[in-house]
Amino acid sequence: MVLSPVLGKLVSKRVVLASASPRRQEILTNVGLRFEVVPSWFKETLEKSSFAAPFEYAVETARQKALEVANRMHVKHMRTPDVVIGADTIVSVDEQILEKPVDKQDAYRMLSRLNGKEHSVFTGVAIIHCHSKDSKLEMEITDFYEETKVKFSELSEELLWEYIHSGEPMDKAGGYGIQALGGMLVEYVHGDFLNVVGFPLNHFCKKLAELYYPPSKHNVQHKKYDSIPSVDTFENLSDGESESSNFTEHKGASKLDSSGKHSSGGVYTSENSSGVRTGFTVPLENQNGVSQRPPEVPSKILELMDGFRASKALLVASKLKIFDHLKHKGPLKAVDIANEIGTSVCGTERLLDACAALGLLEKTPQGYGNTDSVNTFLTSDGEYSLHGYIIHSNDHLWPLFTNLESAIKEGSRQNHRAFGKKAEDLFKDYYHSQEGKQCFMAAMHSIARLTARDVATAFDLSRFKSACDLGGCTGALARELVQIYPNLKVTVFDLPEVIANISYFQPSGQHTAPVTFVSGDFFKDKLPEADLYILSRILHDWPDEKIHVLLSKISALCRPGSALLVAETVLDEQKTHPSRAVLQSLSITEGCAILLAEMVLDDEKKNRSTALLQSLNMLVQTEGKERSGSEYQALLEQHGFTNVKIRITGNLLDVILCVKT
Ligand SMILES: Cc1cn([C@@H]2O[C@H](COP(=O)(O)OP(=O)(O)OP(=O)(O)O)[C@@H](O)[C@H]2O)c(=O)[nH]c1=O
Repeated sequence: MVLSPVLGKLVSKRVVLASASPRRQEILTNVGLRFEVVPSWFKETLEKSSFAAPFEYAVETARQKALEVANRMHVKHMRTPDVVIGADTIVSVDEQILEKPVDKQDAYRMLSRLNGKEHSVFTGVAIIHCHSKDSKLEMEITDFYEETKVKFSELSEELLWEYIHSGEPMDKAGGYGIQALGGMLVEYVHGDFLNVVGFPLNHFCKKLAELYYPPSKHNVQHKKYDSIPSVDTFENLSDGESESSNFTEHKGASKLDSSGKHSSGGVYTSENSSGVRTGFTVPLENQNGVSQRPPEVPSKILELMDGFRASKALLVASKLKIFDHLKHKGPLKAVDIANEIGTSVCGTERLLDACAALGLLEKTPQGYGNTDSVNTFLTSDGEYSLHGYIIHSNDHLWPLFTNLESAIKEGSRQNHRAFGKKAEDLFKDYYHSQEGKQCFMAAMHSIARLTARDVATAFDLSRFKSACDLGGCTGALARELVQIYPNLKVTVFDLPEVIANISYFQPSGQHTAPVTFVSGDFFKDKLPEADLYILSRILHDWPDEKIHVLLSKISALCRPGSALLVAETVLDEQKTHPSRAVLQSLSITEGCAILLAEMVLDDEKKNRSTALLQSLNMLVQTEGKERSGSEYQALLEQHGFTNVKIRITGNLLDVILCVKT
């Protein structure tokens, strides 16, 4: 039997596996199928009692999983997939359906029910062929299920608990994994082993054979293929125009429009492993002819609703230094990563799979590996690493944002709720511990490294001889300035506790003009003299009253012709958009947002996301806010700064230059 031809039919198609199950991905990868993984958001909450038999539940769930992904991908204007595959595995014992256990007690209940008995494992599979016609999605759905009987030995309580504590049961139907430790519990298996693991590969290939090589006239009486037909030449695998075996002519496939409605009636058929067709009727319309289907899944809302999960997965993977390990030792299997970082295998595998689904990692049979973007931005040692900002987001911004509701009600920052202590001064809070200080400095350094070039080149600054970067932290912008303007002497002015910790952030072995660091508090202490003052991401930290104090100090020191350069996210006048194309922040972290925007979000989302979320970010932790161009202009003009020019960089920070007259 030649196996590859049926799968070869999928070679030129965009195939999507609508499943987060690593086992399904592995089974299909192992046979050389190329596909994308887009886990389904369909919640497995169908009413079990409404199904006459357990397999019907599995088939319908598989179908809904695949439909959700097909619709979502179409709605999001991603290229509509050609084929979407969904699957659902359940365990059935005494007519009861067991899915994945919710906790250890649940796993114990499940395994106790299976103990010493035979049970059935059903996997329902749905294969949806999609076509986009006049921007409407048309679908043809084929489904089937496979049953495998499994018998457990008589197992002691002790053994069951030992198995449960291994962590293996938690993400598996029935609470066991036959392919790993769970195999030790099993006395016999009757049927397809891979069906138990999560995907009935043999039946799947037969189904493809039926679809792509429908029976010819002379053997039409044999409805089913008992084996996968062989194809002699490679050319036969292509989907040429002339192909006569188009699956759409196959009567087993039911036709649906984008709402998942069967266009040719509501009778839903399914074929079991012994070829018996079973069926039930899906009510498609009520008596008035009105569709009873709920409205289409609002994918944008769902994406925003769940957006925090993606953020948190990224933050935790960074915090655990998974990307660092993969950069130096990858590709690695989940178990090796778990051993390296001292985490559970089952938890680590889930996190890695989530990261793979989010486009952060590549998953191959050799294991997980970083994408190029991750190597550049998420490993801690990269030149343009965002790692510092991500750790700051995880440890500091996340707890603050969980108190957003109180921040909105009270109109003030939430440090007391998030960290159990009253906020004094923004930076005193960050700097109260050595760890907090370094984390915050690393965060600021990350963003400054990424934005320094844009800020330094937004205007021609070559006429200035000396510059003072107030609150310039690690000197990342200052170093960029001295590189671009070799005649410019730059002084970084920041709090003593910052200056004491800058050595870690200084580049080694680079021969650039030196930057001078001076310590002091820009509200209280004398400022160094300069003909260009710089405030990069400073004004947004403070309310107007404090800004007036600072600007009047700077203004008093400026001679006519001296200038002030302000780098901030400038909002448009209606405060409905950031004034630039790249989004500042989708949820809690602007650093993560760049990556998420690149990797996960579509263009539409990028354009609609607003920097106003950054203003919420300021609300939960500071007394400041993001401002529009005219708001900055008004503040600056009150202190004698005129000729205010605003340059929208198209990157995270915009730049304002004004001159003291
Ligand atoms: C009995 C058994 C099950 N499983 C796994 O159990 C999950 C079932 O859950 P599902 O809902 O069908 O899939 P999922 O993992 O939630 O993914 P999704 O398709 O996204 O819903 C799948 O993973 C299967 O491999 C094993 O790995 N080994 C076994 O012996």
